[in-house]
Amino acid sequence: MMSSALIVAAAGEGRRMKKEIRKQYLPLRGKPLLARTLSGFAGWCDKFSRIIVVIPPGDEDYFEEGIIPQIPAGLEKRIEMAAGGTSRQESVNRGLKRLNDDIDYVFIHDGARPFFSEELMEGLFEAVRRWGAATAATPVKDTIKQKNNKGLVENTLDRDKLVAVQTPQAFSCDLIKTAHRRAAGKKFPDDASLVEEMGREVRIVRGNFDNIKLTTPLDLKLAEAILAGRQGEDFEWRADS
Ligand SMILES: Nc1ccn([C@@H]2O[C@H](COP(=O)(O)OP(=O)(O)OP(=O)(O)O)[C@@H](O)[C@H]2O)c(=O)n1
Ligand SMILES: C[C@](O)(CO)[C@H](O)COP(=O)(O)O
Repeated sequence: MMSSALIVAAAGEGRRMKKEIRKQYLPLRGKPLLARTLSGFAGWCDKFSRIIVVIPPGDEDYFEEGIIPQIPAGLEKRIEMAAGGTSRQESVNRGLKRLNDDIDYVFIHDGARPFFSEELMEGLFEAVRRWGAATAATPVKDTIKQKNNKGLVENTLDRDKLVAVQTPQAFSCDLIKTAHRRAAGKKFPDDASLVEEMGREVRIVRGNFDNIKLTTPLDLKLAEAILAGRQGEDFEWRADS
């Protein structure tokens, strides 16, 4: 029987959101963003033997009082907190350090991405078992150009060869731990790039377009619209269910 762990990186400052409180705690239709993201895993908690949420050091009481009561019973009891670092990479690594050798696969997800789909999770489980490393990603809809430091276009990239990367990303535990160890001192934007740096293949699993990361104030409006579109679906989990 394979054993998997989930790490949710939620220790950022949310500077680009430009709000008084950290973006992972902002209310989205009455429920904090991070509670919404975690609630999305309610149907998957049997698949994970460990669930680690990495939060800013010092936010432990807030997490216990403001987030935990907002997520489904059952899932809530399984959550372990870890203190994050000064970069996403460091926060994830701190989560990984909590895992022992009994874990086969690790799923890593942004706390600021509440709308991942069930199909995406199914696809990632399948892909990580077969390939050992997998990332959610969508086709790119815009034309992407490279620029130089004079603000001039250098060239236009072939869109058929591009994808926009999301989380969750899933890895065999040994591989991602080694990748993080080797990456010490270097900066990478996501966990898959650390594995790519080792020359290892990462399988792409089709993500859902509305699996957005809430990064700027506009994303809050988009998130409201996505939630409005999902009303009536099982998505609106109630605190008493
Ligand atoms: N030191 C950090 C930085 C980021 N993250 C998490 O990584 C995810 C993706 O990062 P991003 O959207 O860049 O979040 P922030 O770093 O909080 O945003 P900003 O760069 O605007 O400050 C978020 O869920 C964030 O909480 C983390 O766990 N630890
Ligand atoms: C991990 C990620 O969400 C994949 O798209 C992204 O790379 C995080 O980047 P950010 O610089 O923290 O916004």
